[in-house]
Amino acid sequence: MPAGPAHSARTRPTRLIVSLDTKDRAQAIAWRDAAVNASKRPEIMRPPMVKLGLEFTYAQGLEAVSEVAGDLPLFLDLKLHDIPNTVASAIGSLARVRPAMLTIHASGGRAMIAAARRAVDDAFPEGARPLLLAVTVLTSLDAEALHETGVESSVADQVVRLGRLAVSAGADGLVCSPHEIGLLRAALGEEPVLVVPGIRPAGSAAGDQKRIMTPAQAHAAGADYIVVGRPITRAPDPAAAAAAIMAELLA
Ligand SMILES: O=c1ccn([C@@H]2O[C@H](COP(=O)(O)O)[C@@H](O)[C@H]2O)c(=O)[nH]1
Repeated sequence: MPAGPAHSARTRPTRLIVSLDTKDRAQAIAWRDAAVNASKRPEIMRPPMVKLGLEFTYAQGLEAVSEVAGDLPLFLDLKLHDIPNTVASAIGSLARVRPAMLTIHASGGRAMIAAARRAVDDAFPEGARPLLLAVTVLTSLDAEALHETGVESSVADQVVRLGRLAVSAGADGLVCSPHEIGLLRAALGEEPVLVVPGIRPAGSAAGDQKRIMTPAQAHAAGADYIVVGRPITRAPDPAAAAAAIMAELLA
């Protein structure tokens, strides 16, 4: 899955995860198929992953999550954040969906992250264990919004603090903005998988995202995966938008 230790930031492969944020099953399938079709173009030939999160799962349930993911690797982005026992039990309930990745919030603390890791190890058969990813600081937060929550450090310091905590407690990887990739690599090395939302192709609207970069910039910074939703799903031609982003990752 992630790049091996020999990759520098520039040569590390970066895969696209398409975020299917909708309440509608048919719409999610249509966007999934658009991304799959884009990935079959001869210059790309690299299948995407799909991400399903709170909006789709609350609207349609876990069976629909499995149906939409089909044979594609699934990033189940439910950002669990609760007491350790509850998070661990919830992970047990997610095993039947067979995700390739799932998320918790690093700010849930060491005991919660460690409980999540034990639950992942226990609930999934050998060889089918998903990567446990910890969300550091949401990409929709800037310094001012972070400080309003009572955190006095800079966004960068808080991302690195939570990243260290999460990895030392058992997370396989982190969700961060592209701006923190270099800092996290310097602090934690090449091993943690870095999954990076806050991606906006040149000229596309930032919307509620605050810490953004283009796909090519995130790739050059060393992202293992980029997560892209609206720039694909709200594009007039989602397949063309997905193909253009995949092409940026090949450079
Ligand atoms: O810090 C985070 C963590 C998760 N996300 C999720 O990624 C996608 C991004 O969608 P866009 O439409 O490309 O903004 C979305 O599902 C978020 O829940 C994030 O953006 N930032």
